[in-house]
Amino acid sequence: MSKGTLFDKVWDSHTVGTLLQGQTQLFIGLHLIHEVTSPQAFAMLRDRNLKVLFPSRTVATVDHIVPTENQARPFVDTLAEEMMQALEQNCQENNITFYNIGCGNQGIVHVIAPEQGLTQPGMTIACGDSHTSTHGAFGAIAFGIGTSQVRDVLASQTLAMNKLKVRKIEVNGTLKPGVYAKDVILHIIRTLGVKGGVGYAYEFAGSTFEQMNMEERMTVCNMSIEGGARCGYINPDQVTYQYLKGRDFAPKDADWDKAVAWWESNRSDADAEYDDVVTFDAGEIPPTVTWGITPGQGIGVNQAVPTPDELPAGDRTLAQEAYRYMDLAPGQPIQGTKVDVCFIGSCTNGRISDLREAAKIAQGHHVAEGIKAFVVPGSERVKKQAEAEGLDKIFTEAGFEWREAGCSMCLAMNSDKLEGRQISASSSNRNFKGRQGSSSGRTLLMSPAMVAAAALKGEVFDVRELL
Ligand SMILES: CC(C)[C@H](C(=O)O)[C@@H](O)C(=O)O
Ligand code: SF4
Repeated sequence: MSKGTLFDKVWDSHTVGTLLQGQTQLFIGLHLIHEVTSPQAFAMLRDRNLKVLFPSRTVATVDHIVPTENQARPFVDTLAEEMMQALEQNCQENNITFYNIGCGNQGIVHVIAPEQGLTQPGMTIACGDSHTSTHGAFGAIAFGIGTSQVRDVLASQTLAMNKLKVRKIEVNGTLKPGVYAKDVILHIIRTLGVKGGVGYAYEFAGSTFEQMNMEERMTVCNMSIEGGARCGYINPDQVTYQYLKGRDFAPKDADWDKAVAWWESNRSDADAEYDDVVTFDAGEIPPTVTWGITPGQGIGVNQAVPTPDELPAGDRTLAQEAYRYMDLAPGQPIQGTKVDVCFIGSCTNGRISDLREAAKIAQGHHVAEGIKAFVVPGSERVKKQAEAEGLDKIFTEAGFEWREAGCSMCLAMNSDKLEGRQISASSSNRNFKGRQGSSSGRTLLMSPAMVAAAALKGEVFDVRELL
């Protein structure tokens, strides 16, 4: 086997040809769609009288617009109802599997595909959604694409793409108690910047990722895009195979051994060459919280909002904008910042292990007075599993609301929204201005355990003191 990275190998094995302008025509093994970015793509196909080429390679779910409380149809929100109907119709007309609300498998697209075993090592995966990078946790090359590319994949099962460089991000060692996968990726982005990964695929390597379970790996890969990388991945290993074994779409019987052998062959070789290598020490990563308006504006929970002179010159203008928007002063400790809303969920941290970690913190305590705290499972399966474990009871007894699966307040394309200047402690991935549904609302990103701690205390609080 030639020396190469997983990225190179998967890219090469999916290359169909080279297009006139030098781009690669890349075969896409699995195409995931949701209600927001697919309707126009189907419309473009209809306009050109084109058919979906391989309907069995596209799988649909509904996540962004679903109400997490009253899911009765028609939805109260007429726009949401229209999007829902468009997806239902497009899937029906084109013979595409659709995991609709109530089927048991609906949920956030980046949660449901892995849990059904659709996401597998060595694959190319595309979805009209930036956090498609999540699927890289399995050793797949997974890209977020725009609506016109969704059209391209529907019509041709291929994409025109320029090859990326590969940066190896090596993290070694054991995370300290109270430090989670979310802190690792927030720390990486804080260090390399939100544009640091532009033009790159991120390969996450080292003993820290090897020790992580698949859900933690998904949390890391999920936010590759927030670091500017188009995709992120972790080489598949026994942890990956154990996770996949027995899942609905995982290979069975004799096919299983063949698949594992092929997955193994896709791993980056020990002597693979990288365009860049960066290393971190896991023991130095603190529970991390964002204080600003990009996921890169993060600090340790015991640190203070940086002053302009502590920042590289190029970051100061954005910092000024962030101080004003967030109403946080440079030099102010982040711990103790009052919050109004605490949201546990999203494709970053809405999986069962996330809910378990948050429930450990919440158990036997109560949400602080005046705080709205709610938990939104990433999928119907996550919800069912959590209920089987009694996590819903732990949360509701502690004063959290327990909701139906969806994107919820990560993006607030549904009725879960911040109001006015409210500040949220959120386990999601973006803290952009207005992200959570109020044009002046503010978001502090952190791990689910830290969100639970913030809910109990009514302010940003170091979860390590509650362990
Ligand atoms: C709606 C969708 C296009 C968008 C994305 O691509 O990321 C959303 O999922 C988000 O998280 O902002
Ligand atoms: S949970 Fe948030 S980041 Fe993930 S797909 Fe939904 S809106 Fe996008």
